Formats: sequence, C-alpha cells, structure tokens
Amino acid sequence: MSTLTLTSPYIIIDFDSTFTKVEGLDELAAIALANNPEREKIVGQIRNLTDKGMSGEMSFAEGLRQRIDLLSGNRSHIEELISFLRTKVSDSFLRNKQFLSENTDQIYIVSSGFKEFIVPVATELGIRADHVFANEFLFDEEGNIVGIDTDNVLSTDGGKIKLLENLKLEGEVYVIGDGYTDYQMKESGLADRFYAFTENVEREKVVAVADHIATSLDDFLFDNKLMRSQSYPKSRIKVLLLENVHPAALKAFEEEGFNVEFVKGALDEDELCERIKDVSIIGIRSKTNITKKVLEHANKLMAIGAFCIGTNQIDLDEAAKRGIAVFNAPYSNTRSVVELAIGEMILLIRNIVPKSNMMHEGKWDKSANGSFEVRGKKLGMVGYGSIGTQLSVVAEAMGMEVFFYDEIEKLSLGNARKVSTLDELLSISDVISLHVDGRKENTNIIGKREFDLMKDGVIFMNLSRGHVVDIKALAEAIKSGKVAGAGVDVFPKEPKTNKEAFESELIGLPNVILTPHIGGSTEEAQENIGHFVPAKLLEFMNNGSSYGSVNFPEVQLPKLKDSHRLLHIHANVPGVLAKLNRIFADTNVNITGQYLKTNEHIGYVIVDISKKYTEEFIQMVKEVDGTIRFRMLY
Ligand SMILES: NC(=O)c1ccc[n+]([C@@H]2O[C@H](COP(=O)([O-])OP(=O)(O)OC[C@H]3O[C@@H](n4cnc5c(N)ncnc54)[C@H](O)[C@@H]3O)[C@@H](O)[C@H]2O)c1
Ligand SMILES: O=C(O)CC[C@@H](O)C(=O)O
Repeated sequence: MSTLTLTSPYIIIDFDSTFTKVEGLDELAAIALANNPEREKIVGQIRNLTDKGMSGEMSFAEGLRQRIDLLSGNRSHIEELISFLRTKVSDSFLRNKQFLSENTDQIYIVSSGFKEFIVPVATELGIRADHVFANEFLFDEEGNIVGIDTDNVLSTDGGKIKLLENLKLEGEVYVIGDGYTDYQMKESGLADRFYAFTENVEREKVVAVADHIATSLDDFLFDNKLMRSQSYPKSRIKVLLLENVHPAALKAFEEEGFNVEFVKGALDEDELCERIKDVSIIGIRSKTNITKKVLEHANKLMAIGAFCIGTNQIDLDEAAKRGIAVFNAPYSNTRSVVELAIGEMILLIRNIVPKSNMMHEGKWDKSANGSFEVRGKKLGMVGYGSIGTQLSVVAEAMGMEVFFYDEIEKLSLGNARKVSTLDELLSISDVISLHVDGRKENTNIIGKREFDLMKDGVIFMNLSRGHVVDIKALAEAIKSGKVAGAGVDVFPKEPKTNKEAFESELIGLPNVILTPHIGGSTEEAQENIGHFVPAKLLEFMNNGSSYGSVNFPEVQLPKLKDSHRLLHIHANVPGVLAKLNRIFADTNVNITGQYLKTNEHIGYVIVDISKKYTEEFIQMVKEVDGTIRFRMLY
C-alpha cells in the first residue's frame, strides 16, 4: 500500500452496485420469494423498477414504494441477505479496506437502500455506523416488512440532495456512485465532483453526465493521489483475450480488477493493429500472428500470453526489443497430443477410416487385408522434445520400436534409438510422426524428396505445425499409395474461426484423418492453460518476475515487502546499471535489493528501494540512455 496521502476530501459513496456488486433490494426479493412460483417474474419486475429509478427514468420514491410492495420480505430474509452481501463487496473496496478505515471520518455512505443490511456490511470495512445514511424498513409484529420510514428524507424524491444539505460538510465533497440520484448531488451544487462508478454496472445515462469515470475505487484514489492498494489502477489496464481461451483466464484477470475484453476468434493483422493500441496484455492461441507491424502499433503492450505451447506465431525478438515479455504453457497439452497421435496411428494402420465410412454407406467389408498391429512396428519421430519423448514412452509400452531424429543432441528415454540423419529415419520407419517446433526454417522439411525416401505403405502423421509439410507432395504421396494412411491436425492455412471454410488438397483422400488443429484441445489441457498462463502474466505484472518467459531475461523475484520496486528494461548496452546506481547515490535513494539479467537484446534491472523518493528521481531513471520501458510497483 502506498503512503501517498493528501488532505482527503469528503467522500460520499453509494452502496448498491457500488460498495457491493449487487442491488440489495433485488437480492432481498430473490431470497424472500425463493419458494414463490412467480419468483422470476416478480424479481424481474423489481429489477426493472430499480434500473428505472437508478437511471432517472422514473420517480425514485414511487419506484421504491412499488418495490417494497412486491417484496414480501421479513427479518429472517434480511439476515440471509447480510451474509450474501458480505460475499459481494466490490473487489476494489475489499482491496482498499485500509484506506476506508484510516479515513473513516471523511467517508459517508449515502444510499437509497436500507440501513438494516448496509450497516453490518459497511462497518466491517471500517465505515462508521453513524456515517451510514439510508432508508429504514417498517416491520409488523411478526417481523414482516410492511413499509418504509417515510420521515426519512432518503425515501423521497431528491432525498440524497436533502441529506447532503443537512450534513453541511465543509470542504471538497466527491460523490462516487452508479446511479442518477448520485449524480444529482453534484448537479445540485452540493458536491464538487461526481465519479460514475463502473466496476459493476455501467449506466449509459449516468456515464454521460459524469465529469469523471471511476472504473474501480483504486481508479478514484489514483485520480486523487490518495493512498491505495495498487500503484497503478488495474481497471485502467486493458487485457485482450482472443481465440476463446478458457474462461478461467477471464476470471483470473477480472478478479484482479483488470479491464478485460474477450473475443472468440482470432484477428487478422489489420484488425489487430487497430485493436491493440490501448492493450497492455494480450492472450492468444495459435491463430493470431503478432508480427512486427502489430507490435509497432502496440504502444502500451507489456506482456503477451500464448495460451498454447507453440510461439512461432509471435515475433519474439521484436517483442523483446520493445520490452514486451512473452509467456506460453509448455507441457500443458503434451499428453493430449500424444494420446491423439497414438489413437490415430492405430486407426490408420488398421485402415479403419475407409471401413467406417463404408459402414455409414451400409456396406459390410469384413477382411484383414491392409490391417496391421502397431506392435513390433518401427515408429520414427522427427523432433524429440516434450511431445516426442512422451510419445516415445507410450509407443514403446505398446511394443513399438522407437527411433528419433532431432537436430540437437538428445539423450533417449527407454529403448528409443537416435538416428543421425532425417533421411535414415524416413527410410526405416513404418510410422512417421512429426514433432518439431514451428520456426520458419522448418518450412517444408518434408516434401516430395522426403516422401520418396519413405517405405511404401508408410503411415504419416503431422500434429506439429502446418508449414512443416508440403501438402501438395503429401497429397500426391497418398494418391500414389506411397503413404497408406495419414493423420493431419495442422495446416499451412487454417481458418481463423469456426465460421470460415476449410480448404485443402487432402479433402476426400482415402484413409486420411483430418482434424481441425485440436491436438492440444482437451478440456483438461485448456483448463490447465487457462490457469497457468494468466498466473505467469500476473506474476510479471504484479511482481516483475519473468520466470518462464520465452523471450525475456528470466528473473524469479521475492514478493515485494514494505518497499517499492522499480522495473527497468533497457537495450543491452554496457553501463546502464552503473548509470542507474549513480542516480540512486546522487538522490539518496536507499536500495534494499537489486537484480539484473540480460539476454542478447535487453537488460532487465529490478531494484527494490525504500519508499522515500521524489518525482525528480523517477524522471532521472526514465531518462537513462537506452531505457525501453520503466515501471514502478508497490
Ligand atoms: N496439434 C496441436 O494442437 C499441438 C499441440 C501442442 C504442440 N504442438 C506443436 O508440436 C510441436 C512439438 O511440441 P513440443 O512441445 O514437443 O516442442 P519442443 O520444443 O519441446 O520439441 C521440438 C523438438 O524438435 C526439434 N527440432 C526442431 N526442428 C527440427 C528439425 N528440423 N529436425 C529435427 N528436429 C527438430 C527440437 O530440437 C526439439 O527437440 C510444436 O510445433 C508445437 O507447436 C501442436
Ligand atoms: O490451441 C491452439 O490453438 C494451439 C495448440 C498447439 O498447437 C500448441 O501450440 O499448443
């Protein structure tokens, strides 16, 4: 938490949909009407009245009266509501409990909701009970809600204005709320500023009249240079998630308070150039290409998450030169690819695909011709990395003889045997499976010459990257019978969304299994990725740790404790650290920890410093020659 404090203004906070994520009265109705067959309808009517009242479309007092009539609540329902509301306090209010309790004399809740449920929830975060101004219910002897206290000014139209008038606050008064009645306090001249609070709901009519928007309480505190939990409000940081990544990712970023946009498909270069301009974190899978041109438009981008294994779709060097860290999820879907490869090789070597197709046409062809076991056959793998090694172990367990060719020296697992050339591997194998990475140099490593080297009747599989195989040559090899069966999951040109058509020379060829790049698409793998990649990105954003990055100097940092952390990314030229240290010495800034890592493009310096520094010091750090990016965490 920062120690920056100024003289705090009076802060008037709305409760429903601002202090909490929900409307208390709507939730009370949902509880009270739990056993009512008309529940959905009545709760809908109540929500409708709430919305109309909040956006100024109907008299607030009239709306409130109608809502109470529809409610049929009693005291026991209020108890249940309080427990529920405790779980629905807005994230940014929870994060800033310290600010709320340390500035309790300056803060008021002014709400058209009800004290009976507001006081127990708000006081837990440090709000004074006598600073909660809200309506009160009237109960009958059985504890049923029969009306509201009409002597309370908040039950009347313009109630919040009258209340504020009565408070006679001297000094600056700022109002934070999501409703039109909150804005009216500013309109009346009694408040100096109105912040439309949009963390939970964004009411067009309210946002239109607001002089400020607060996307979270941190945003409000940042705007007013007040003590807050986040050095820079996360609600101002935009995260763009493409290609339908697992919802766990959306949840992870939203829970941290980021402003997240979720898109189902991929975007092409031009669309991306436009959309990426205000984005700080982007999440993609294999179909979005982050090219140099895209990066040239990405002025705010700090990190890229590849929600997959492959990162060939990203210009990694260009990203590094711009101080943008890239993370992926190695191993996350390795097992899924291996299982598909095993399944496919069995189906292909048994010639199952044409047999199954014939059955669908009503034809019965019971024969063993052209059907073999995998046991005792030679599996040849090109690429012996994460997938290759795991496939080798499973294939051996099924009695296959495993051979591999890898460009770099690799020790074999189990009885797998290394061969020294690709040509040798191709010429000895009964089943060939490609598991190389997708670097550009691997384009068309398997073409006509390579198919000619293979055994007649070979089974061929590519679940790595599409551009690795010359598809035309594969189609010819299948037609000529050289390849007796093929399993292809990846293609040189793949549709960007499920709506686009798929085109390929392989369509309609016999004993060919075509799958839409789903080798890694299992629920298990996608969920793991949906947790893993956001965790890496959040560590980088919140703590500066770059451990696991595929293009950044890797640093695993301790958690930030009672100090501020300066993250400085610079071109890898000599002398930057010395220049930074000179600034620390000249400005008397005390260093409590320092880390430096470099790679061929950039240097990454992390310095933990005591909290006493000046704006001038920050400016000097930013101006060090070679600085690419600089940020401060606390
Ligand atoms: N189909 C899918 O859904 C899916 C899912 C996951 C991964 N993949 C792809 O599978 C491939 C393998 O993934 P991985 O995790 O095992 O990668 P990896 O980086 O662990 O292994 C790749 C191996 O290939 C070797 N290699 C690279 N080029 C070579 C060449 N020309 N000749 C011989 N060896 C070469 C490397 O040295 C390395 O050992 C990648 O292209 C990845 O993108 C596809
Ligand atoms: O999910 C994807 O789009 C890609 C899956 C796979 O090719 C990977 O690289 O992990």
